[in-house]
Amino acid sequence: MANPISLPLYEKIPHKNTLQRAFDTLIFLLLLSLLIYRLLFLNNHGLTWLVAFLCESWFTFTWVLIISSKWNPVENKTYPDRLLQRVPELPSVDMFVTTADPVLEPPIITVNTVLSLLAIDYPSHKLACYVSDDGCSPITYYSLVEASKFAKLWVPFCKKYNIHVRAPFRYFSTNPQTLGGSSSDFQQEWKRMKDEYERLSCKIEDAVHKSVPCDLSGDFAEFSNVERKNHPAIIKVIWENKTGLLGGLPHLIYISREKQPKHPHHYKAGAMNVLARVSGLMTNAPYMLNVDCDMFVNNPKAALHAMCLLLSPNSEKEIAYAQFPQVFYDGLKDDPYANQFVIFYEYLGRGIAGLQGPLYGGTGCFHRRKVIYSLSPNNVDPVNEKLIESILLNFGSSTELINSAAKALKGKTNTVANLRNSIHAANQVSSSCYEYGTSWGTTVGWRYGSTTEDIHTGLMIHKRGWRSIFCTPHPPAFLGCAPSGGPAAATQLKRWATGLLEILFSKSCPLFATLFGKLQFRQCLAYLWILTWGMRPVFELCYAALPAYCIITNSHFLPKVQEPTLYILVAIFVIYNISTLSEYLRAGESIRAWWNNQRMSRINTMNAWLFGFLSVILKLLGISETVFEVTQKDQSNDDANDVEAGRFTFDGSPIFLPGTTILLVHLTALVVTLLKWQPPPSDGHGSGLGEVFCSVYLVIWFWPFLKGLVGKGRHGIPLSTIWKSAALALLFVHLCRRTTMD
Ligand SMILES: O=c1ccn([C@@H]2O[C@H](COP(=O)(O)OP(=O)(O)O[C@H]3O[C@H](CO)[C@@H](O)[C@H](O)[C@H]3O)[C@@H](O)[C@H]2O)c(=O)[nH]1
Ligand SMILES: [Mn+2]
Repeated sequence: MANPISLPLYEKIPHKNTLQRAFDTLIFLLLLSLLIYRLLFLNNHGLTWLVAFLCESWFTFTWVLIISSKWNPVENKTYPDRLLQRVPELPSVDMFVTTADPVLEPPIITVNTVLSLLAIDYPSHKLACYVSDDGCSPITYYSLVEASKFAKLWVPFCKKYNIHVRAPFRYFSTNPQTLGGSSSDFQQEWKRMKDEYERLSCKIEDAVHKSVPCDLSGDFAEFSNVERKNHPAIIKVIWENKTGLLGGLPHLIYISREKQPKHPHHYKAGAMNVLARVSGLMTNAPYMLNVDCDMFVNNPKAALHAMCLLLSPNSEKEIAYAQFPQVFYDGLKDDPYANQFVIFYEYLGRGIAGLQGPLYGGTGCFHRRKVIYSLSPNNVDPVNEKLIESILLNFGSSTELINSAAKALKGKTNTVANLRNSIHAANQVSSSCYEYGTSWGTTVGWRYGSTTEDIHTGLMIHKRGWRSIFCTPHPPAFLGCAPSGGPAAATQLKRWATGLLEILFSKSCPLFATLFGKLQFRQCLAYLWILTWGMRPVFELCYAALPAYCIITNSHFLPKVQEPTLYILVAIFVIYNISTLSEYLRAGESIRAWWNNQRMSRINTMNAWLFGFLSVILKLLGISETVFEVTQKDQSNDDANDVEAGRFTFDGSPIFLPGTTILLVHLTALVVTLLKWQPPPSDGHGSGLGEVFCSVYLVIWFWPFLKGLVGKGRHGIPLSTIWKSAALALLFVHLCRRTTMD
């Protein structure tokens, strides 16, 4: 080795988890014995028994997927200090930010993310920041122009005083003036920065309220007469680091790709591909970092941590991307909406990281450009010229792009003398029909066809035999905002379930990727676990209907109290709860957080995921297309100080219909037992304690809905939803009665 320093840039540390494995295996064996029992006595029982068997088979299948995914957790410990000694020259990184709607995604949020990126600890002449604005908003552009002026003060300030959090809104809201130093110089500069940031926020705020930042002339002329979904490409170099020196600010480029109603734009995936092409023309960095507009850099060494993983020996031929977990700021206490995913990343995330590598999460990810350009690991070294030529044939008509891509694929770098010289070519590759007849979105770049383009794109990368790597530094590298409130969270989950099923039911299905590609078998299981989220409501709804059905018709789907097999079910219930609870406690989460997540899993599955399932069915039937509905983002969670924070909120969306119906059905069933309105059992064996217990438990899970039935305003379920649910519940009861009369 040329360099005498031979300490590794990162270490892979397996996590021991014997107890967890024992719990998980035990649950699996119990589930298996339950299935065998069901199967043995299938003939003695009716339809309920069969339905229970089918549902439990599905749950067991899911459990196998979970165990396999969690079995080998690893942690990668990175050493950025060694990187600076080992690597003589760090590679360039193009940083991508996507925003789509200036109302749902207020420009001040995007501005903070951009500022935090511009200020990261990395040689600034190696960085370029590209902002894609699908909202085509002059306010966003204006905000970025103003932000770049502020950045000239902010970035040197952060570097000089080694500020930890470089998104100003966070820095000034959480760090008192004393942090960073007590010298009078620091105090003075701190005050100045705070004033300047307030000035910037006010300007942006004013622009938002005026809705037009200034007369749309001069620099803004291109925004006059634009419609969001119908406009030419607008690409502007806001700041160019002409000196190419270390001290300057990174380049900052604004891109609003062309949109035309008759051409599909493929939502975020389409935006990412335009970013890849335009940056290819301008800076062509071998690495690309992509973040959502709300995901600011929380650890200024993020890029260095990622480079430890990506620049290690052999990484070049093995590792496609380095993914950071999604962590959220200002999360509500005890995670009432179960959308902070702490436990998910802690166990499943680390587990999958021990297989072929983490799934691509759409944000907080460092990609290799050549992998995005569709190269496979076995073609990296030696470079296969023929293959590269064939890839480039389908890159579209821009010769400038093809030339730059050839360099990227061969691992060469190029420097453009003047970014503005490539504006013409950049406009060409951002046009709404550039991709026709090319491989963009099918074999090159971010994949089309799913509203979860991230999982889809990552899956296709794993399919080519690449691995990926999980990066979990402290403090977390990026922080974003999780949707707050019932409706926003439900819409997001619905979109995810939709997108995941779109992948499952397409030719990108992981089963094919394992059979015909290089997706590892257990990685395939991990993908199946996530892609089948949207299937779960079918089984959970049926299973949830069983106890109510049994009570109303006085039949059973559970063994009687005196039968020993009942203990299998009791054991599954008890051990599952102890085991999941212990996961939460070991990860430093509260019992309440555990309960909220248990509860929300049921609520989300039976509401949002069900709608995801339905929208995919409609798409498969050719009735409607799926859309990407952007999540509302707030800078500070006003609710965080609110006593009502975390209390479930509703709106008139039909998404709350299934949950309300299930609740009403169970309330009816409970009334039926209490008042002894059950018909006589048909085979001398009616419903028993087991069914009633399930029913009560379900009502407890749906407590937020029970409160919603009587709640007012946004805490109440709208009357129209209640009426519709009541009608559906009555229909269910009627159908139950019909089956007993036959
Ligand atoms: O037409 C669109 C729609 C969305 N976006 C951007 O996509 C990002 C994610 O959108 P958001 O509404 O925040 O969705 P989330 O569900 O919060 O995002 C998660 O899930 C998405 C896939 O469903 C991933 O793309 C994201 O990276 C991941 O954070 C945001 O930056 C948007 O501006 C676009 O650029 N163009
Ligand atoms: Mn988001």
